[in-house]
Amino acid sequence: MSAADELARLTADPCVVADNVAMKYQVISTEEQTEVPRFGWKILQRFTPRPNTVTVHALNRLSLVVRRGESVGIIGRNGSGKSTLMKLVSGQVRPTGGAIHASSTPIMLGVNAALVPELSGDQNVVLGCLAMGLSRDEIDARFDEIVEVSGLEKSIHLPMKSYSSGMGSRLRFAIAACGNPEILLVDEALNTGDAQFAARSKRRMDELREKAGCVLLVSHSLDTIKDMTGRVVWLDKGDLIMDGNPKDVTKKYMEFTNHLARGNNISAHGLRADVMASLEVANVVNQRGGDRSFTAAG
Ligand SMILES: Nc1ncnc2c1ncn2[C@@H]1O[C@H](COP(=O)(O)OP(=O)(O)OP(=O)(O)O)[C@@H](O)[C@H]1O
Repeated sequence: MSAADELARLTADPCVVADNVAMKYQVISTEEQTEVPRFGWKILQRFTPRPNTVTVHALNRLSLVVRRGESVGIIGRNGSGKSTLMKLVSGQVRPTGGAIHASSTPIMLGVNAALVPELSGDQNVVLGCLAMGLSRDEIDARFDEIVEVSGLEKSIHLPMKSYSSGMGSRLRFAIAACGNPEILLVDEALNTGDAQFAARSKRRMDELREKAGCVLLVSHSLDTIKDMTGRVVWLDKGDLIMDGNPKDVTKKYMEFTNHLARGNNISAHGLRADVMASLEVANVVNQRGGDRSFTAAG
């Protein structure tokens, strides 16, 4: 058993485990397939994808263990699989390979809090909290704190449809974070806030971590990632490239994107291959199901 296997086995009570997980999407392309198999085409037809169906490999097989108390940032270029990983963890989509295990229901910021634009911020606080399973007494007890975290002040009494996108995101964050979720997933939403909100949301995320929860944060802002997380995962074209401390991972990622920006594709891909080759893969062994498990269908 490798050191990585042993580490994963010994990891006490992880919050989220991605066990050799993969995700492929089947999409319809308008591009026509010109090559029609002529010989034995009836047999080939059974094994050939339909002419205009394309398989997108959003995530190639990857394993990841997120422990209690960790705040993990996920970075990568557009289309690298970050949101797909979050959707898999939240259970919005099922993996096409492997399994995701979570110790409790992950709360995806901005998705679980289904708010109504016509209602005011304070009415939406009640609605969002009820949707997360809080009782009226719990909502009353936490109401002021939610408004404080949102930073909306008097605007909390205005209809949500009058909010800027940043104000809406702040309210959703405040609601999602108030339920003290054990697993909080944040996809980009924090970038829309101003500096004051960044400080407040960081404080709230730190509190969540201290309460033995974990946070997964997707962002294109490397400053947000460095400020808010203690570990960073770099994805590229569905591959897990690097997993380590924020300073090292963001540095390598920036070197990679700088090479690409200058058109040095060979250097960029050399760097990618070198970094990926030294990645220690967490092979997950003896994994219990957890409270919530999403395994590949079929
Ligand atoms: N519902 C879907 N159907 C088909 N393909 C999808 C779907 N969602 C994502 N993809 C594809 O999967 C790949 C990964 O997408 P994903 O949204 O996870 O990337 P991302 O890293 O979050 O990108 P971004 O930084 O642009 O938000 C992309 O090639 C994308 O086109």
